[in-house]
Amino acid sequence: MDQPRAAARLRVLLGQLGRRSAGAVIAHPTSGAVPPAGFHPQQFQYTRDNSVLTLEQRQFYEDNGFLVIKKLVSDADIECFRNEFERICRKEVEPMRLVVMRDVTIAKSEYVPSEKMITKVQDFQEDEELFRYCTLPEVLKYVECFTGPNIMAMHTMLINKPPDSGKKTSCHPLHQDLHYFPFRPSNNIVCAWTAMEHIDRNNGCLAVLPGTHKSSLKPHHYPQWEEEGVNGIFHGIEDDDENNDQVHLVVEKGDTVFFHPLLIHGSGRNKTQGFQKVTALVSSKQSQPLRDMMDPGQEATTLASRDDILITNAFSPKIIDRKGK
Ligand SMILES: CCCCCCCC(=O)SCCNC(=O)CCNC(=O)[C@H](O)C(C)(C)COP(=O)(O)OP(=O)(O)OC[C@H]1O[C@@H](n2cnc3c(N)ncnc32)[C@H](O)[C@@H]1OP(=O)(O)O
Ligand SMILES: O=C(O)CCC(=O)C(=O)O
Repeated sequence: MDQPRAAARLRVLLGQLGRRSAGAVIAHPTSGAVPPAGFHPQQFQYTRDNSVLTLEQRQFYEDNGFLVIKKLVSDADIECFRNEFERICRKEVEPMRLVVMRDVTIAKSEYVPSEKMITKVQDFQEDEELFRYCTLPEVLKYVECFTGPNIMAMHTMLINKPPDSGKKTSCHPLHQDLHYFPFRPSNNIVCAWTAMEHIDRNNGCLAVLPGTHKSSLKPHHYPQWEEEGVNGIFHGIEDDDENNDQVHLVVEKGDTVFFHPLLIHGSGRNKTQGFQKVTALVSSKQSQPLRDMMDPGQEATTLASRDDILITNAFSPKIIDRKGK
């Protein structure tokens, strides 16, 4: 159909639909010469077509499996999340479904209500304040670059990495997050990891192996320092040779790392006396019913069936409603 005829037809249709200003409609070709703003003509596998990422950013994620966006989350929001975490530690609030993890070195000691007793809280979907992180438009805008629209929060965590006990217990061995996830497809999943303070090798920054998101899911097991003490289900990949290519991500407060669930990554020991904090969201494109997202071989798998210790958390996905945010 030529353009004037198409425009006329569209005017009629809009008129029939009761729209007032159909007269201003101009027909644009739907294929051919004029690409939309932000359209990148290459074949991309790990990122979606939208106008948020630059071509360089897209290419970087495609090649490396991660992308750092500087200063994405405001200091004010981070302060709110920090305060809420401290309230949880003091047991002033006890959100439903929250999984509280203590470092293995203090797991059996008496609980004293302070941030020193809690290494991580997981599945904070029912905590209104912490879950606000998962609804921040500035975060979701980037999440959608990897998942596409209609997002679900599959897993959430606030990490409070304690000073190392001297036994590497604060380390998180190199692993692929997909090892823990009973849902697929992997290219619809992304983790957003936001530094709540300056993080470098001194307090145990993220270490990544660029490009490993293109590999398959590897066997995981407890790392060799297990005898000295490792946290329950902190599994690592078996192939230690790959450690040589580690890149350490030094980040500032608010910087956010987006990474693919097959990217091999981990974090080092915290050699400071402070408790290093991070908040993170694993999200996936929505698919209903949820079982459609399950890998056939993994259908019944949750973290609980993966280990000898009793892990109480299962995945309780929550749809992220972007309206009005
Ligand atoms: C957003 C990014 C997503 C990325 C996901 C993939 C990366 C990961 O998160 S990997 C790690 C994932 N796993 C976890 O985080 C869970 C680890 N820990 C926990 O969930 C809890 O601490 C859990 C379930 C073990 C204990 O909870 P709970 O049952 O309430 O505690 P509690 O009753 O005090 O302890 C039960 C037993 O576990 C032991 N235990 C507690 N904490 C630990 C620990 N950190 N390590 C080993 N054992 C532990 C206790 O000593 C106790 O043992 P026993 O029965 O012999 O006395
Ligand atoms: O921030 C960290 O300590 C590492 C977190 C991590 O690797 C994970 O949760 O998958």
